[in-house]
Amino acid sequence: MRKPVIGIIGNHYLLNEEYPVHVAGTMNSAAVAHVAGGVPLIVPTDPDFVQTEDLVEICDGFVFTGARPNVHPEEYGHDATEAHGAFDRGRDRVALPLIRACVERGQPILGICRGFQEVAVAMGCSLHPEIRDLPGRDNHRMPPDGTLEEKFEMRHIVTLTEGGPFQQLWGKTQVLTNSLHGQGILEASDRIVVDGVAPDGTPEAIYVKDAPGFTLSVQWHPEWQAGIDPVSRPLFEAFGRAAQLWAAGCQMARKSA
Ligand SMILES: N[C@@H](CCC(=O)NCCCC(=O)O)C(=O)O
Repeated sequence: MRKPVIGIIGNHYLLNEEYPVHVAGTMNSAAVAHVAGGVPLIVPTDPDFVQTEDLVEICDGFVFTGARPNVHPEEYGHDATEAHGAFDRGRDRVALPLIRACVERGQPILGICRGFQEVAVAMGCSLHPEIRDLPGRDNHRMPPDGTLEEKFEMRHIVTLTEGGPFQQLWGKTQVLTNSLHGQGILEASDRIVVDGVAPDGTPEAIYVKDAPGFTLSVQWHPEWQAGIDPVSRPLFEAFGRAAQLWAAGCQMARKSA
C-alpha cells in the first residue's frame, strides 16, 4: 500500500524582496512525513499553474498551512481596510475552491491558522481583521520578538465540546495550545461547527457540518513539535489515517476499473 500524497498549500513570497518563490514551512512537511505518514508535496499557489480538478486527483489530502498574508475580505463580502494587512490572492484563488471540492468529495483536509480561516471562509464564514480589538478579547498574536520556541510557546487553553470530534480525539475537554494569529472567525456560517474556543470566546477548532470526510481545522499551529506534542501528534495521525483510507479507496477503484 503506497503512502498517501499530501498537498501542502504553499505561499507566494519574494526572496530577498526580488525573487518570486512558492514556500511552505518545513515543519508542515515534517509533520506530514513523520507523523501523518504521508508524502508531502508543496502546492504552488497560483491558479495559472494548478487547477482544482487536477490537484484532487494527484493528492489524497491537503494541509492548508499558516501564513502571514490574510484571506482577502472580498471573499466574505467585506471591504478591504488597512487593518486587513497583506494579501496573497493567488493562494485565495487556489485554496478556497480546493477546500470546497474536497469537502464535497469527502477528501481529507486539515486547516492550520490561515488554513483554518480559509476553511471557514470557503464555508461561508466571515473574519475579523484584528480580534484583539473586539470587546473582551485577548491578543492572540505571536510575540513580535524572541526565539521560535518563545513564539510557539503554549499560550492558552482551548475548551472543546463534550462528545465532539476533537474531544473524542484527545479524550479531554481542554487542551493547551500556542497562538500566532491576529485574525479570527467573526460570524460562523451554518456549515461550520465551532467545536473549541479560547477563554475569550475566540473560535479555535472547527469542522464542516455533515461533511463526508475529515475536515478538522485549528486556529493554532499543531505542526510545531508535532511528533512529541500530545495534542498535535494525534491530530496529524488522525489526518494521516483519513488520507491513507482515501488513497486505498483510489487504488481499489483503479483496480476495479
Ligand atoms: N494571517 C492570519 C493567519 C496567521 C498565521 O497563519 N500565522 C502563522 C504565521 C505567523 C507569522 O509569520 O506571522 C492572521 O493573522 O490571523
